[in-house]
Amino acid sequence: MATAFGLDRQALTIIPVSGPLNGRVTPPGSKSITNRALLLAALAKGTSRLTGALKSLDTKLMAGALRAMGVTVDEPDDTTFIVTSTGRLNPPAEPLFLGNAGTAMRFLSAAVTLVEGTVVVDGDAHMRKRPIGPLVEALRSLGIDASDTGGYPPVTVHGNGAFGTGRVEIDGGLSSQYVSALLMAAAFGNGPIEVALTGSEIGARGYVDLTIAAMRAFGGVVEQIDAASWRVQPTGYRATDFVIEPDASAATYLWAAEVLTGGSIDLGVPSDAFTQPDAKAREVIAMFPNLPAVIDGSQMQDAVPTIAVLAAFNNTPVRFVGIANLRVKECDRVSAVATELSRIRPGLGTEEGDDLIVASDPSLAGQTLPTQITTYSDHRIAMSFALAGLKIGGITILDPGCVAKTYPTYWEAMQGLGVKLEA
Ligand SMILES: O=C(O)C1=C[C@@H](OP(=O)(O)O)[C@@H](O)[C@H](O)C1
Ligand SMILES: C=C(OP(=O)(O)O)C(=O)O
Repeated sequence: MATAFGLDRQALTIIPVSGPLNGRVTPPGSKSITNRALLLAALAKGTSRLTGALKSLDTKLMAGALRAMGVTVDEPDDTTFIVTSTGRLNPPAEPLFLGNAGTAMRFLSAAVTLVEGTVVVDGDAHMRKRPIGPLVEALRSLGIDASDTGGYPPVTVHGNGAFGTGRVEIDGGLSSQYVSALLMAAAFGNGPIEVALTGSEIGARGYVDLTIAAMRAFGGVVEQIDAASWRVQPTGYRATDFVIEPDASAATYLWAAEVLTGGSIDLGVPSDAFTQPDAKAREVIAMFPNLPAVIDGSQMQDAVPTIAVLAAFNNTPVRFVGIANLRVKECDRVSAVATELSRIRPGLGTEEGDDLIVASDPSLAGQTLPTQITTYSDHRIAMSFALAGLKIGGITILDPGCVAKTYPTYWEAMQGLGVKLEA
């Protein structure tokens, strides 16, 4: 993994910019797509070349877990993984450690049921507070011997190489990743498997669409039966070469930096080329400084911290709704964003139930308000609050290295646009 400016520092102060930010920055590859492609390639017999991939903590953890199960993952350069597999996963010698990588934790909890033997899937202290009970319950309903720890990791699976058959129900209200995890593993059923949603809704449906697109690229056969269920045929996967698009969630910081400073940043990719849910944030961000009074964040969840920090400089206040599951991301993001905004200026961010209300104040721009931003080991809190520092003097980001989860070169990208950072 590339080590980037600031990763080993305890704090970085952002020096406000005096003019528009202009330049070219291509965001790194999509975390969501990279971790899907790594897993699907590992489940396919043969060699798959994944280009445009993200190399970050989350993808390193996924690749490491696959290597621990006997898959060869080569890294010829900074954006390529070459995955060679027998198509089977072997029992790892030790528990799989997945840090706070939600995609890796959830996708692998389902995929390791294909291992003949016992696998423990675990994460760090943050991950051990992120629920996984609904996924484990769904696995058990397929006859798989799986257990969690009071609804949280670690997860222990005693697999026999099969994934069952028939219908599996899943409540994806807390995380769409449970649905994606089941869909990807379902290609190894003893027969077709129907994955059906219970509960009212899943978070961002676009992530399930990403999963289905990736499965199809690796030869999976999946059809949508109706709005709440899919049927997966027991085809397994075929090794393939696969191109990964840039990360739309990473792009949101660049889009926001652009409108906040009146600049023009060339991402090297047209915004309509993104297939990830957070690309929807582009249209919303473009409305700045007249963001809507109510923004439904349910279909662009990882972009909410970005838009919320932008909203502080909006002409009118903004209420974010549909964001209850932001409370079970890397940290409780509803609370973290409200707390850190109000650290900049009391009352700037408040919680109302699961909604987040940002009291706008365009006059914040140009002020000096020395504030140390706590980042809760959450890359998105660090990256979004850095945006406030482009306009307000004295914004210091604590633990700036947490960006390594998905965007290790974030601080360098900012510097490349002319932003000055002080250690
Ligand atoms: O499937 C994915 O790649 C993701 C789904 C979302 O999480 P949830 O499904 O837990 O809401 C998103 O927040 C996460 O960053 C990536
Ligand atoms: C929620 C996130 O990640 P994950 O769930 O994959 O840990 C994120 O990247 O904002």
